[in-house]
This record gives sequence, structure tokens and C-alpha cells, in this order.
Amino acid sequence: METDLRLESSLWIGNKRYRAVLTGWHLKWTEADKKNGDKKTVSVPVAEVVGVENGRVEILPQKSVEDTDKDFTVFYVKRSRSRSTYGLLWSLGRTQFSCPSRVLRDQWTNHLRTALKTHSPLRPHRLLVFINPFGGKKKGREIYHSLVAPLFELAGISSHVIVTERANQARDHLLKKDLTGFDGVVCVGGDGMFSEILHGLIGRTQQEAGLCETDPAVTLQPCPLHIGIIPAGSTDCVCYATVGVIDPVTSALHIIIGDSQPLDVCSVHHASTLVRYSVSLVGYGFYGDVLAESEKHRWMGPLRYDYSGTVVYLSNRSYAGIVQYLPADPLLSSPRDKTRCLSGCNVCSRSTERLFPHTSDSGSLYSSHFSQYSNDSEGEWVSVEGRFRCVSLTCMSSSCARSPLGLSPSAHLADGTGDLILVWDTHPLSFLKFLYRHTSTQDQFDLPFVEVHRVKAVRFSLPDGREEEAHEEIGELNCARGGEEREYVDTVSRNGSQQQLAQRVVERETKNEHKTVAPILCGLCCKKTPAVSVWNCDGEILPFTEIFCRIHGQLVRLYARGIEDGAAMQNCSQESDKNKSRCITYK
Ligand SMILES: CCCCCCCCCCCCC/C=C/[C@@H](O)[C@H](COP(=O)(O)O)NC(=O)CCCCCCCCCCCCCCC
Ligand SMILES: Nc1ncnc2c1ncn2[C@@H]1O[C@H](COP(=O)(O)OP(=O)(O)O)[C@@H](O)[C@H]1O
Ligand SMILES: [Ca+2]
Repeated sequence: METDLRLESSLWIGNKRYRAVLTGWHLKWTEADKKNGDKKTVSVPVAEVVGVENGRVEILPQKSVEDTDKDFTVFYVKRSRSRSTYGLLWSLGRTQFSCPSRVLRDQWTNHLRTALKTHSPLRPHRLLVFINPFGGKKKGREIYHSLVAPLFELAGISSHVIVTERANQARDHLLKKDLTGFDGVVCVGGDGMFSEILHGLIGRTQQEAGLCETDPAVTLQPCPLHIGIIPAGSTDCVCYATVGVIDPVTSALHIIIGDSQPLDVCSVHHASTLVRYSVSLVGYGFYGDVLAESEKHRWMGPLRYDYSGTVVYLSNRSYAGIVQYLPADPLLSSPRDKTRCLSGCNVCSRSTERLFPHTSDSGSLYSSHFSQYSNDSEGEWVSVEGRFRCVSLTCMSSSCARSPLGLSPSAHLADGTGDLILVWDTHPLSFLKFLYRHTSTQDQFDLPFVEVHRVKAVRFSLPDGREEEAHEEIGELNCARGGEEREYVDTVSRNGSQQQLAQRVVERETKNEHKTVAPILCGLCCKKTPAVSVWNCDGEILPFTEIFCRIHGQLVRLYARGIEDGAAMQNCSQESDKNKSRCITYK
């Protein structure tokens, strides 16, 4: 194959002559009329070529084509460092080559196009794009049309674009409409929009496979369509944690070249129902309260989380609960091993073999760990009870701009496990120390009131009698919320003989002239806090307090490749002078 595609000739860039070689895997060009010691080679992996056009072509800010006989233009991925330690920004590189003849020009463009087809099997041809016009700073439409659509067009991708008119429209479309011919689904929006796509695609895949999503013991079918995320939301945690930067062009380029990053998904159940899926945060206590508070301040945009975080921090709450968890194999990895899940991660690669062994002959829909999730065999489960500032479960690092290393810096994107973080009740200043450590490289787990466990499943329940306390303490909650009237409405759902408390939060805003000061004062003076918090599941409030979570390894695939190591790229370019190739080839 490689020899078939090999092509080598002299080409000109401007008035300089280059020796250009296409080997099948790489396109390289080296200045020809220089002394050996001064020669520089640019090497572009074929897999990172975005498009090849006849003539002298420019694409941004507007497409312009000078249609000459002997020229062709190659567009490819160009990297630069981002401000954070990890994660590289991608932009569109462009080089215009001139050939001595039209015949040679056609040979180059044909060979390059064939190489692209051969070496990039996952490049999408047709995409279904959902734009949330109200996500983040409400720039979704603009971002897509000005930055992303021209790149898709250049790469020959046809896209069907739907600007959503209501919440859950994208999810419902994916659950019900014909998806034939699409290679992937792209969401332009934030984590909430991604979550819609996630629910639509997982649901659709299980429907078609005839699997029951509600049963936590069932091994779910991985989704065949890839998901692309063009970040245009508030937290954009899924994008940040899988690409390393929040940049629509970088994400568009990952989609175009058909990168593939598997992702673990957590299913959240209550009694015998499926409540939701999550990829980043399933959080009770602090993060639940922040989300509940932030919903009232959507008008603030992304800042609503900082405002609400401060209000909730000052209201100084902790909650009683029983947490049970099923530990993952400690020999494989640990949340405190100080490693980072980066592009090409070994822990995740090994997990692929473990999660999908070649056992197609068994035909079983149930995992080998079936018994571990059933109620009968609780032997390996660990149980803790007490008061917590927060209980968080995350399938990945959950890094975002606020916390560049994330909730659990050593968590893996695709190892089939999640990290359970237990923050026991503690002094307010100690809790602030814990929160503050998320903003730097300091270890937030190196605190006496914090525990972290790598797990496969988690169950959360309330100690007996807590439900009633929730009613009694509504008064104090209202006080802590700065006089805003807030009712907890309990609905009782019955399942067999078991009576479960489902909790719904209904809020009624009342006029309050001291919105900012009151919660601060009341939070500090109120000794008792409400008995129950709410669960934040990737930015959605769950309607239940008692939940069961199970991690499904590599259930979906994103057009991404994990976080590229910016520091490694720097070392690489320092070495790249003189005879060595420039480090466009990073991997
Ligand atoms: C003192 C500084 C404290 C910084 C603490 C940072 C912890 C950040 C962890 C972020 C985890 C993110 C997990 C992702 C969740 C998203 O799915 C989800 C939905 O996102 P979307 O609206 O884009 O759709 N986002 C969220 O639920 C937002 C959670 C954000 C929590 C931020 C809390 C900020 C706290 C500021 C506290 C300040 C205390 C100051 C006291 C004087
Ligand atoms: N057209 C729409 N109108 C109202 N809500 C929408 C629309 N499209 C999507 N949504 C919902 O908006 C919520 C927030 O969207 P998201 O894109 O995540 O932005 P943000 O990160 O700012 O929260 C999601 O839960 C999604 O279901
Ligand atoms: Ca994981």
C-alpha cells in the first residue's frame, strides 16, 4: 500500500524549491537549495490533512480560489500551545505548492486524496448538527457558521443543521428520527446540550439492540455514531476534559480528521428506573446546591456558577448520608497515582481489551460482574455513613476553566471506572481550602477530611428519618436562601413493598431587597442546615435523593483524542532545529 502511494518530486512554495515526498503516512517537504545543515523538513501526517484543493486557495476569512493549472493547496492541522499546561490549540495550516506541469499537479492531488481515504477510515462524510442558540453566551449559531461550517465544507463534509427551538429537541430527534447515512452527531452548546445527545444516542442504540436501559445489571451496547462537541456553553467540561482546550476550531478539526476517543458513562438509577446518564459530575451537597441556586440566575450566563458557588459556600451546609461503593481493581490504577490520562493513555488502552474481550461466542448480554450489581452479593461493597460537605462521582477528570486539572486529576476517560470523592463535614475554612486547591496543582485529596476511591458502582441513601427532618427545616432553608420562599415537595413513589422518597424542588421567588447580604448572614448564623440536598447530574437536578450509579466502560465515542501534552510538544520543538523535522508530527 505504502509503495503504491509514494510520490516524490520537486515542488515550489513561493520562489523556493522543495523536495516533497508523500509516503502514504506522511507528506514531507524539505528546502532543496540549502546546505544540509540548514535544511528544515516539515512533516504532516496524512491523517491530519484537512483538504487538498486545486489552485491557490484561501479559506479564511473568506474562500478565494485562484484557479491555476500548476498549483495546489494543502490544508492541515497546525498546533500551538495553549495557556494551560496540557492541551494544544489546533488551527488550520495552509501551504500552496506549485508544480512544473499540470500532469504532476494532478498526480499530487490524486495521490493525496487516495492517501486520505486509505488512512482515515473514521473521517465523517455526513453529520447531524444541533445548535443550542441559548447556551453559554448565546453565540452558538455565530460560532458554527463563522468558524466551523467553512472547515466542514473544505473537508467535503455535508451537514444537516438543526437550530433547537426547545430543550430536549435534540434528544427526541435522536430517539425517534431516521439517522441513516449519518456518521456522527455534533452538538454546538455546553454540557447540557452534550447530555441531550448522549441520552438520545444511548437510548436509540439500546432500543435498536432490544436492551433494557432501566436494569443496571445489563451490559449496554456501545453507540455506533460518534459525537462531536463544538464548545459554546458555560462549563464545557466534557470538551475541556477530552480535548484540553475550549476552542471551536480545534474541536472542528478533531471532528474533520475523524479522531476517536471512547468515554465511560455512568448510569444513574432510582429503584428500578433509569434516572439519567452522566459523564462528568454526579454530585450531592455543595455541587447540587450550587446548581439549584444557579438555575435562578441563568441570566448571568456562565458567571452564575461563581455567584451561586459563593452564596452556597457561605451558607455552610453539610448533609447526612450513607455511601456504598464497589471498588475497582486497585492494581490497575489509583486516583492518587499522580498520573494524567493523556492522548494515547495506556491505562485506557489496556481497559479496552479488558472491557471488550474477544468473547463474541458467549453472546451474553450480562456482564461477568452481574452478581456484583445485584442486591444479593454485597460482599465486596464498602459502606460509610456520616455527614458530608459533598459526595461526587466523576467518570473522568472533569477539568474545566475553573479547575484546569479537574475534580479528579488522575481519573481516566475510558478505563471503565469512576472516582468517588467524599468530603466529610469540616470547618468552613478547611472546605474553602479544598475548593481552592481545585484551581491550582495542589492536591485536593491530601486533606484529612477528604477521601477518594476508584469505583465501579456507588449507592447513596439517607439515614432513617431524614426525610421528615427535611420538612421541619424548610424554614431554615428559606433563611439560608436569603428570604426566597422555597418549598420541598415530597412525592412518594412505590415500588413493590419499598417506599422511596422522591424529592422535587419547587421554587417560588419572592421580592427580596437583600438578595446578596441575607444568605451570607443567615448561612453563617444558621446552625442547622436542611436535611437533604439535591443531586447535580452533569448540570441537571435529579428528582431523587436515593440513587444507584454504575459506570459503563467506553459506552460512547467522541471525535477527540484525549488531551495532548503541551509540555512534550515544547521539548519536541526545541529539538527540532537544523536537520530534524519540525514538530508538526506530534504523537
Ligand atoms: C474558591 C474556588 C473554588 C473553585 C472550585 C472549582 C471546582 C470546579 C469543579 C467543576 C466540575 C465541573 C463538572 C461539570 C459540570 C457540568 O456538567 C455542569 C453543567 O454545565 P453547563 O452549564 O455548561 O451545561 N456544571 C455545573 O454543574 C457547574 C458546577 C460548577 C461549580 C463551580 C463552583 C464554583 C465555586 C466557587 C466557590 C467560591 C467560594 C468563595 C468563598 C468566598
Ligand atoms: N432551544 C432551546 N431552548 C431552551 N433550552 C434549550 C434549547 N436547546 C437546548 N436547550 C437546553 O438548554 C440547556 C443548557 O444548554 P447548554 O448548551 O448546555 O448551555 P449552558 O452550558 O450555558 O448550560 C440544556 O439542558 C439543553 O437541554
Ligand atoms: Ca473513567
